[in-house]
Amino acid sequence: MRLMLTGARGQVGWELARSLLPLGEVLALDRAACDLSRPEALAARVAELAPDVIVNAAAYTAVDKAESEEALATRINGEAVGELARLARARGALLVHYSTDYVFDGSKSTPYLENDAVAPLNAYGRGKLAGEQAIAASGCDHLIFRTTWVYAARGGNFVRTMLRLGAEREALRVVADQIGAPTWARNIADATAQIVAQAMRERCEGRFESGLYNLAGGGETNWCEFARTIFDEASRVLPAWQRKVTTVEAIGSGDYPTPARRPLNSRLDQRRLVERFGVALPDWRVALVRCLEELGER
Ligand SMILES: NC(=O)C1=CN([C@@H]2O[C@H](COP(=O)(O)OP(=O)(O)OC[C@H]3O[C@@H](n4cnc5c(N)ncnc54)[C@H](OP(=O)(O)O)[C@@H]3O)[C@@H](O)[C@H]2O)C=CC1
Ligand SMILES: Cc1cn([C@H]2C[C@H](O)[C@@H](COP(=O)(O)OP(=O)(O)O[C@H]3O[C@@H](C)C(=O)[C@@H](O)[C@H]3O)O2)c(=O)[nH]c1=O
Ligand SMILES: [Mg+2]
Repeated sequence: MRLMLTGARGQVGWELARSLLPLGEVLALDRAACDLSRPEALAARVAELAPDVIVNAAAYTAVDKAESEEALATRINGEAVGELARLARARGALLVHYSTDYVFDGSKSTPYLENDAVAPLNAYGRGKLAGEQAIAASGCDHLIFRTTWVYAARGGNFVRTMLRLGAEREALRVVADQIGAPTWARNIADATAQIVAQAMRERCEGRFESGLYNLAGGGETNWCEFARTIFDEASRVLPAWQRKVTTVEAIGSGDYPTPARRPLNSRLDQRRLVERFGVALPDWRVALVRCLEELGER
C-alpha cells in the first residue's frame, strides 16, 4: 500500500510518518515537497506518487493570523483540500483528513456531536469548514477526524509555550472559561494508523463507509487548569526544567483579547469513534505526562 502524507513536519504529520510505517510505503511530504497554497500543482504530485491513501496533515493553523490572511488560510484549508479530495476520487484513493472544534461556535452546553450545527467564530474555522464540505461534495472515500487542542513534544503548541513562559515569568494569566480536551499528536497518529488499516480492509470487502469522527483526548479541562497541570507535571518529570512561575491567574476570555474569537465549549463527544472503530484516546493527563517524559529524555 502507498500512503501519501502531506504536512509531514507538523505536529500530527511528524507522528504519522512513524505511525503509518507498518501499513506500507509512506511518501512523507513537507511543505516544500507539496505546497497546499498551490492547489493547481497537486494533480501532478498525486499522479507521480500514485497513492492508495492520501493523509492530509498539512494545514494553515495560525488562528489569529488567519484573521488578516483569510484568503490564504482558505486556499490551504479549503480549496486545496477540495482538490485533494477530487484527485482521491478520480484514482479511487482513500482520503484521510483532520478538522477542528473551531467549526463550532461553542454555545452548546454539552460535548459536540459530529452532526451538530456548525457556526465557526473565526477565519480559521471557516476555512476548515470549507475543507470538510469540499471533501463531502467530492464523493471520494474519506475519513475526517475533528480533533482539538493538539500538542506534541515538537512544533508550536500550548505545552511548549507554557514551558517557555513558566521558566521566564513569575506570574501568568490564562483563560479558564474555554473548556475542551488537550490531544497529544502521538495519540492522533496511532489511532489514525489503526483506523486506516481497518478502513482498507473494509474497502477490500466492499463495505467501507466514509464518515466524520471526533478524535480528541479523554476527559476535559480548561486552558488555565491545563497550564497549571503542565507546570506541576513538568516540575515532577522534567528535572532540567527550571520553574519560575508561582502564580497562574484564572481569567476570562474577555481579559485576554486576541484577533480571533474562540469557542467557549470545545468538547467533542467521542462515542461515534468508539462505536465504529473501538478506539478511544487516553485521558489528557496521562497523555501529557507521557509527552513530558519524552521531552525529558532529549
Ligand atoms: N494544532 C491544533 O491545536 C489543532 C489542529 N487541528 C488540525 O489538525 C491537523 C494537523 O495540525 P497540526 O499538526 O497541529 O498543525 P501544525 O501547524 O503543527 O502542522 C501543520 C503543517 O502544515 C504545514 N503547512 C502549512 N502551510 C502549508 C502549505 N501551504 N502547504 C503544505 N503544508 C503546509 C506546516 O508547514 P511548516 O512546518 O512549513 O509551517 C506544518 O508542517 C490540521 O488539519 C489542523 O487544522 C485540529 C484541531 C486542533
Ligand atoms: C499564551 C497564552 C494563551 N492564553 C489563551 C489563548 C487561547 O484562548 C488559549 C490557547 O492558546 P493557543 O494560542 O494555543 O490557542 P489556539 O492556537 O487558538 O489553539 C487552537 O489551535 C487551532 C489550530 C485549533 O484547531 C484548536 O483546536 C485550538 O487548539 O490560551 C492565555 O490565556 N494566556 C497565555 O499566556
Ligand atoms: Mg495556536
